[in-house]
Amino acid sequence: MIKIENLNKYFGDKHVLKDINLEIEDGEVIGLIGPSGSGKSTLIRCINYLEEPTSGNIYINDKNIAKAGKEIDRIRQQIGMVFQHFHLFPHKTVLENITLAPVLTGKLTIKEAEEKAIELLKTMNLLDKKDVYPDSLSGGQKQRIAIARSLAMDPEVMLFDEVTSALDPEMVGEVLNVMKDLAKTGMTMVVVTHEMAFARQVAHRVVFMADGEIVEENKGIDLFENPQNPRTKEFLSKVLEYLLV
Ligand SMILES: Nc1ncnc2c1ncn2[C@@H]1O[C@H](COP(=O)(O)OP(=O)(O)OP(=O)(O)O)[C@@H](O)[C@H]1O
Repeated sequence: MIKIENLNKYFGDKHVLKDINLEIEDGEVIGLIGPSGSGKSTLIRCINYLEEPTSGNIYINDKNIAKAGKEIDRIRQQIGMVFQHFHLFPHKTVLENITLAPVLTGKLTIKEAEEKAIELLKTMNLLDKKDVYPDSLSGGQKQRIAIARSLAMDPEVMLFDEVTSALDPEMVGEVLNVMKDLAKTGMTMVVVTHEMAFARQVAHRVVFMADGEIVEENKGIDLFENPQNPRTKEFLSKVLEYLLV
């Protein structure tokens, strides 16, 4: 379980996250939506301590990540993260990209890591790419490899930061399908997304942020069909207008 308590984040004198409180149950899929600059990425980057909160607490399975001291690396290993721009290692093959972290951290032997990577590549339908370098892959394939690479660490939580935003439209579906399948396995997921259909259909709960605050949260279908806050209504009406153009 993830518990975020009175989280504030400043960049200089800019107050980017304002007293955020959020609890995420095991196996829950959260869709995090909101206008550009509302603080979505900063919030998920705080969850794995890529950004240090200015104040507040974040508990991962009752461990306060801010006070974890030497344990921080171990806690962070439980949290996988996938970014908009893949961040694959260009000079490593697909297989090496996936096996690197579990081997370097001593979690798996090389043999175990390769077996795991091959299993993951099979589920992603990318086994035939295991010996190629990332440059020869499409964006959708790169992003699926990036997801496989995170999963190789057996995370308890997966954070997705606009992972389809840099993809050509025809590749979005293949990545979202991998995420849908992952959600079905019971993985706890926090998904920052502009894909409203994904948030609505796959997320158990959708959280709408604006201006550094959580404005409203609800089951996807309820939030999209019956938003309560004027800011949510305005955002959704703009998104809908854009989709209908
Ligand atoms: N490292 C940083 N230094 C200074 N300001 C930052 C930094 N990272 C983010 N910000 C600012 O914090 C605010 C929130 O940014 P964030 O990326 O979290 O928003 P977002 O909702 O994820 O936006 P988008 O949908 O465009 O990615 C923005 O005003 C942004 O400019």
